[in-house]
Amino acid sequence: MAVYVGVDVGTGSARAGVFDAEGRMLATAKRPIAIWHEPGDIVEQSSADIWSAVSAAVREAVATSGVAPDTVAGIGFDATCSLVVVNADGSGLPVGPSGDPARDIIVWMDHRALDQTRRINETKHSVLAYVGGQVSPEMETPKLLWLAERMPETFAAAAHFFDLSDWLTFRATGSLDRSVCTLTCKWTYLAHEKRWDEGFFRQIGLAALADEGFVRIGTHVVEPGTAIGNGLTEEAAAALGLRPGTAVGAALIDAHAGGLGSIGARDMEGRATDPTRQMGYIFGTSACAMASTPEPSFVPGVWGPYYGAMLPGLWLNEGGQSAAGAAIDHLLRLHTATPAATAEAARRGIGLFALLEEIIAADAKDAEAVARLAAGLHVVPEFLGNRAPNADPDARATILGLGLDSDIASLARLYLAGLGGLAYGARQIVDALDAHGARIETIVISGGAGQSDLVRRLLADATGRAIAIPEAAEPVLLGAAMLGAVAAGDFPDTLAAIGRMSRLAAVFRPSPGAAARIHAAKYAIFLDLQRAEMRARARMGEALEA
Ligand SMILES: Nc1ncnc2c1ncn2[C@@H]1O[C@H](COP(=O)(O)OP(=O)(O)O)[C@@H](O)[C@H]1O
Ligand SMILES: O=C(CO)[C@H](O)[C@H](O)COP(=O)(O)O
Repeated sequence: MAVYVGVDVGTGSARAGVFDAEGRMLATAKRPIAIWHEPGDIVEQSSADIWSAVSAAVREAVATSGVAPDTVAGIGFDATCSLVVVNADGSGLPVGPSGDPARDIIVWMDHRALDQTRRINETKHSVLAYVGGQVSPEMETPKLLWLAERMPETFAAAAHFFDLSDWLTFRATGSLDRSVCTLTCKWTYLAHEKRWDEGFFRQIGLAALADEGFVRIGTHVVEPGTAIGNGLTEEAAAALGLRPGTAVGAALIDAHAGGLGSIGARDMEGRATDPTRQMGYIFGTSACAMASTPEPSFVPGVWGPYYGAMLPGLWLNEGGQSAAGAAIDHLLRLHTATPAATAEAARRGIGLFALLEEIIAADAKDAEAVARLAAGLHVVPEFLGNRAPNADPDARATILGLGLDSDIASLARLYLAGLGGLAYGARQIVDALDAHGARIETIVISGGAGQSDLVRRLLADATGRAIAIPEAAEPVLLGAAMLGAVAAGDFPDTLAAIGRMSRLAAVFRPSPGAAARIHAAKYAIFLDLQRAEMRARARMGEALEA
């Protein structure tokens, strides 16, 4: 029996899963990863730390699965779209003020390059049409410009700049191949023309990269799942506990692996579903909304269109919310009842979210009651800006309707209102996609927070769309494992892997009647609050400049 390993490096942890050719997960394991936050919107990680977390997770998952390590036919990697900077020998270079070479990763959520982002966008270069009209500070191009301007020694000394998932395949195989997914979505590579745009790099201040023929950011660009190098090197195989030469698939960004592991899955009757009628919603630290179209769709403020970045032959638009699970975590930290609720949850041996969901379920027996429970409390949870469709990294969160309540029941209402705010943000993205030619019928949910039934039901009711649940408990890991299966030669491409390895398990339909009416009103208020926050910022900007 052939088995495959999928590795997913999220913001908070590295996970590994072992899957068979039907997509059944035989075992999984997880390790935390270190993260440093500093003033100035600086967020950094360490490639060495991530590799040791990945190695430990793979070894444990394979051991728990009971399969012989040499029956693993292929391994695939996905990761957050963070920037890794390394020397010729593969060791890290410092990327921030700490000067610590162990901190060699600028994390996707790091917003240090806001000024560089603004200047790049002011060029209005035609390349920007393929990233939603403007680059985001979460992409790699502004981060590279920040390094060139603010840490020229690191920029000059670097032998390679990688997206984290490409770094993982480099670490595993020694190959400098880059995935078309990472370069197209985060580095302004034009996949539909198979080229970098030299003029763009010269105009924005990164002529050095063009002068050297883009060798440090990638010249050999391959489709996700392409077998790269000669498979695992001896050293990487020893670290992961696998056979040297095990096939390694070109990688995907984590959200895209979630899309691969869930979009286009067979429905409950075993029929193939249409990937262009589905939007993947990968709800973890951030939330990523992935929509595929046969023709390019230019949606202002929504990243893309990216050719072949997730599914072969299809264009991808990627909307999202920069802080999703992170916004809920932060919202809960602001409430005075959280320490008591956390202690109560620990005493009962359950998680804080489970406790809050129990309180909500006890208070609200149906969709209308759930909608009423948070009717007076409105949250626009944009603590880290609006990624889409406003492409407004400076936006900040708004809460309307707070009273003096400080008990656990009011914490549960705040949690519910925060989840509602994320769902309305998702609705705004789907509406923007549909207004520009997408035909989304179903949202397929995955990611850590996507495993909660409350989240699933609320998302259906608040967006007014059907929410489909993949059968796989870990669709992101499954997507990564599919890359290994394709690299092993067991499927001709990722679409074929989807056809055999993934299925939907259930569909939540939106509740009609009063619940829909309450959510429609709350959505309108969400949009009002978003506009009010923008106006407030503009007004204060004028006052501060006067
Ligand atoms: N039931 C839930 N409701 C809201 N947020 C949740 C829930 N379960 C998990 N989360 C949030 O999801 C995030 C973790 O999701 P995960 O997919 O593991 O993240 P990542 O891949 O970014 O490391 C955390 O921010 C966590 O607080
Ligand atoms: O930008 C992204 C995908 O394009 C992701 O949001 C980013 O990589 C973080 O992912 P996660 O929420 O899983 O930690």
